[in-house]
Amino acid sequence: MPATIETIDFHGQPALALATQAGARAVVSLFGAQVLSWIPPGSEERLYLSPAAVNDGSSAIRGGIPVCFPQFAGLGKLPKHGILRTRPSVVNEQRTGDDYALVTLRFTETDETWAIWPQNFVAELTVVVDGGRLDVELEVENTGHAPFAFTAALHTYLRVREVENARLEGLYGHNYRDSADHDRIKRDSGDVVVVEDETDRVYHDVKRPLLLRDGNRNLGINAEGFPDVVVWNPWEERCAALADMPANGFRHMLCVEAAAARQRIELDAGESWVGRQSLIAL
Ligand SMILES: O=P(O)(O)OC[C@H]1O[C@@H](O)[C@H](O)[C@@H](O)[C@@H]1O
Repeated sequence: MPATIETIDFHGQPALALATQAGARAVVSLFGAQVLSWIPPGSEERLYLSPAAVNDGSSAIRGGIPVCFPQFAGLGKLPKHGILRTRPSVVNEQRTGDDYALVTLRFTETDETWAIWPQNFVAELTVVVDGGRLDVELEVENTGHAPFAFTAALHTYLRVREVENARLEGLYGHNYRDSADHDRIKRDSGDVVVVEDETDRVYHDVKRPLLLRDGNRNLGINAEGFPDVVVWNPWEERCAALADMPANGFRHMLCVEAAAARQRIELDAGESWVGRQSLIAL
């Protein structure tokens, strides 16, 4: 059977279910253009979706890959993580081949987005499931007549068996802003990042691929166009304050986000920008 793309109901919200011949599966919600599930062929779920996530069509969904645009986190006056994660997208393209399934979801300005961020834009999220690989690409076009600037992220919640046992490699020697410690700028001097407490870091200018070791499962993480990597885990106390997370949820997730957070990306009228994150089951 060739790859398929079906429209499904996911907890009351429309979503697309992608499946390939090799056995890869993914679910992408139209709300927020948010990837909610990814299972590589013959493997297990690799994304964390909170069992307490709210799927009411207006609240941000806790887990999967939220799209942060045109503002990452609280780096400005817009709502936290911007305006897309709480808005519906439309399907722009669906394509399948023998070994891959591709969908593109699109947002453009509306009266609502204009009231918050008065810009004409097109933001498209393309998701490709191909073999043991998930590619998620964000393309932003300035369709207005004046320049605009933004920060952005693919806020990927990776599922881990036990976060304290997970090892993230590839960040050695990079500077990072430590939001869990008064935004101090630090330099990573360890071979691996181990999460044993609240962690909220923006690593700058990461050009190398990362490797997440989680027991006998490894995941390669590569980004293009996004210069920064955010590593986030709320840990026990902050997790308890999140109504849409179970008390022990922080133990089974690690956000490794492809981000453009330190410097804003500037687009003149008519210009486009593309950023991509790839997850590769190894
Ligand atoms: O709870 P939210 O709005 O989804 O944000 C989650 C986290 O997202 C991370 O990307 C930020 O670095 C954190 O500071 C933030 O707490």
